[in-house]
Amino acid sequence: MPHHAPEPAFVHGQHARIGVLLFNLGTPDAPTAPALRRYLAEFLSDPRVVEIPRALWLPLLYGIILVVRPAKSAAKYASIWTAEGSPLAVWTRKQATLLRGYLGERLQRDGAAPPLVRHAMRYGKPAIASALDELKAEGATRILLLPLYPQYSATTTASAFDKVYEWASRQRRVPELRFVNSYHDDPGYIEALALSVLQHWQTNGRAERLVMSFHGVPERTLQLGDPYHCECLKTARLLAERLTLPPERVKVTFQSRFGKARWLEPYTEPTLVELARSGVKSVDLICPGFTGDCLETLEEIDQEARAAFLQAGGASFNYIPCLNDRHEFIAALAGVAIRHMGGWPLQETPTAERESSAARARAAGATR
Ligand SMILES: C=CC1=C(C)c2cc3[nH]c(cc4nc(cc5[nH]c(cc1n2)c(C)c5CCC(=O)O)C(CCC(=O)O)=C4C)c(C)c3C=C
Ligand SMILES: [Fe+2]
Ligand SMILES: [Fe+2]
Repeated sequence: MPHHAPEPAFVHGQHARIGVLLFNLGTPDAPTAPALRRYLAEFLSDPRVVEIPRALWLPLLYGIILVVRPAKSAAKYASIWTAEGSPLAVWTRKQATLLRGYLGERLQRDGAAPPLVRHAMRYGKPAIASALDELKAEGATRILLLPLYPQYSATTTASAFDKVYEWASRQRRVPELRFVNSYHDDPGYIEALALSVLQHWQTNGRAERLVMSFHGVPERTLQLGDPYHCECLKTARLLAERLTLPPERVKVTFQSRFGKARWLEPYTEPTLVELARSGVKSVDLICPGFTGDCLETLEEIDQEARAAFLQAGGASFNYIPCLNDRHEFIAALAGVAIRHMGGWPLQETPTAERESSAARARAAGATR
């Protein structure tokens, strides 16, 4: 029996490296009904996302939702699809590439090796497990899990962490793992949002209201202790303060309601309709909880919600894009990552090399 385990990582002579896994929700491979069916089946059968007893939910999911919804959703995706694929996939890839550059530069300034940066999706590809396999194979002995969700929710952040624990439970030699839960009040993130609004105002002028729309979750999750609602409100408050906007100029809303249960309120589209009916002619709308533009911003907000506001008597609807590849946002992500790496040796000599150089030193009669 070989006395060395066959796991590929921690190769002698290879430097121990820090890995960063940037993760997001995931998106279908194509704007087609079969691709949507695969994506929605994985997404909506996650017990973190739909907290209804399996015996009740799965028949509904497979009997109705996965029969009706894929074609409808595919048509919506088709309206936002790009030559490079789904916008969410395009932005996530780009964010990972940029973060690799920013972190490499920051760590190299300290004489450290650049970290290995990869991205993964909770649903679909690249899967979290395969990205972790790759990081480990490349020599990552410490891995930081960094969400593209600034606000923590069990439905998103914790669900992705579940996948990480599952992967770890199959490893003999588990890398040191650290998890970023949220950065909803990070000054760099808030500043990045503020600059995107200020820049928008500079070119387009200010609307009568700034609507901040966050993705919704069932209201029940708030009662169960999910901090998501509080974190959204804090992000909104900090952003309004940074913009010196009085409370009456700001509206915080929740979008993307799914199913019949009560979700966090107020709902985005009905609020826009109410604003228009009450005489508000212009709104700026930002989605601070989405770090990359996707179906929920480009279609649900910039198409559907826009139409609803204009239909109800609004005259001007200005959607402010997500942070996407903005410099200030990637710099903020790098800052969050580096803070969470605190205490991790940035450059480590592999054990084998350390021991043999000690042996050489002993052989040469060196006294320390
Ligand atoms: C069914 C319950 C859902 C919960 C709870 C939920 C929470 C949640 N989602 C995001 C971010 C995104 N969601 C996106 C799409 C999307 N979300 C749901 C359902 C729930 N989300 C569905 C069924 C879909 C798919 C589209 C559709 O068929 O309507 C996306 C966009 C993905 C894309 O490909 O562009 C994002 C991003 C958050 C942040 C969140 C809780 C905090
Ligand atoms: Fe969602
Ligand atoms: Fe939606």
